[in-house]
Amino acid sequence: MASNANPSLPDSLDQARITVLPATAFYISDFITEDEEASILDKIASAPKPRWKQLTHRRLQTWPSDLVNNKLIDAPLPAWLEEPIVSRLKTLRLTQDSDLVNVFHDSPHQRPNHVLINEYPPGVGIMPHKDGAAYHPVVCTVSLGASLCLNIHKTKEDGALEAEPTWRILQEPRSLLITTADLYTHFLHGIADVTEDVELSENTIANWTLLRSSTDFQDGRNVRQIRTSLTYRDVMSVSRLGNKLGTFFKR
Ligand SMILES: O=C(O)CCC(=O)C(=O)O
Ligand SMILES: [Fe+2]
Repeated sequence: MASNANPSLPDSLDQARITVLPATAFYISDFITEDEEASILDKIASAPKPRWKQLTHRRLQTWPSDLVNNKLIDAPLPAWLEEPIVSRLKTLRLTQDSDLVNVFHDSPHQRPNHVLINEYPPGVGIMPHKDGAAYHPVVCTVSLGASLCLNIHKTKEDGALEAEPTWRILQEPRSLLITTADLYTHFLHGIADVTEDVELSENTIANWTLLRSSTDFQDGRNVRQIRTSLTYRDVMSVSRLGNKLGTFFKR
C-alpha cells in the first residue's frame, strides 16, 4: 500500500472491539497513514516553544488551551488536529446496522473539542490514574512514532491501586485506541517507566489479534523509542469569553 493511501478502516467498531477487556475498548491499528503521521509530528515539532509544558520527565501540549476549573474556553482545534482525525472519528459506526455514526453520539458536543499531546521518551511513562470529571467518558488516543503498552489497573476493596496491571494494551504507531464506560470510570490506566516492554504475547496483550504486526513482537519485546500520543476528548463544560460582566455562558 502506498504510504499516502487512505487507511482501511473496519466497517464498524464491532470488528475492532478488544473483547477480553471490560466495557469498552476498541483498537484500530491503521487509523492514519505514514504521511499523515509524519505531517502531524512536524506540526507538533514546529509549535512555538511556549506551547510545551515541561514536566519532570515528559512534556505536553494542550489544544486549543489548558482547562481552567475543568472548563474549556470555546475555541476551535487547529486544522492539523481536526483533519484527518476528527473527521475520521466521526465516520466510525458502532455497529454495521447502526445509524450512530460515532462514539461521541451521546457526548455534550457530539465530537472531541480538546486534544492533549504527550511525548514519552524511552524510560518515561505516566502514573496510573483516572481522567476525572472534566471529560465525557470517551477517550480516543492516536499513537505516533513508536509503540508502547498502556496498563489497565484494578483497585482493591479499600480503594488502593493494584500495583501490577490486570491488562496491557499494545499501541502501535498510527493506531487508534478508544476507551469508554467502566474503563474510564472504574479502572485506572498508566504507562510503565521502562526502556523496554517485555513478556509481550497473545496471552499477555489484550489486543494481540488486532495488532498490525504482532510478528514485530515475536521475541516478546518492544524497545521503547519516542512515542507521542494525541488524546482526543470532549470537555463537558465550555465557556465563552467576551461577556463584560465576566460571567460565563454555557454553550
Ligand atoms: O499517552 C497516553 O496514551 C495516555 C495519556 C493519558 O492517560 C492522559 O493524558 O490522561
Ligand atoms: Fe489518562
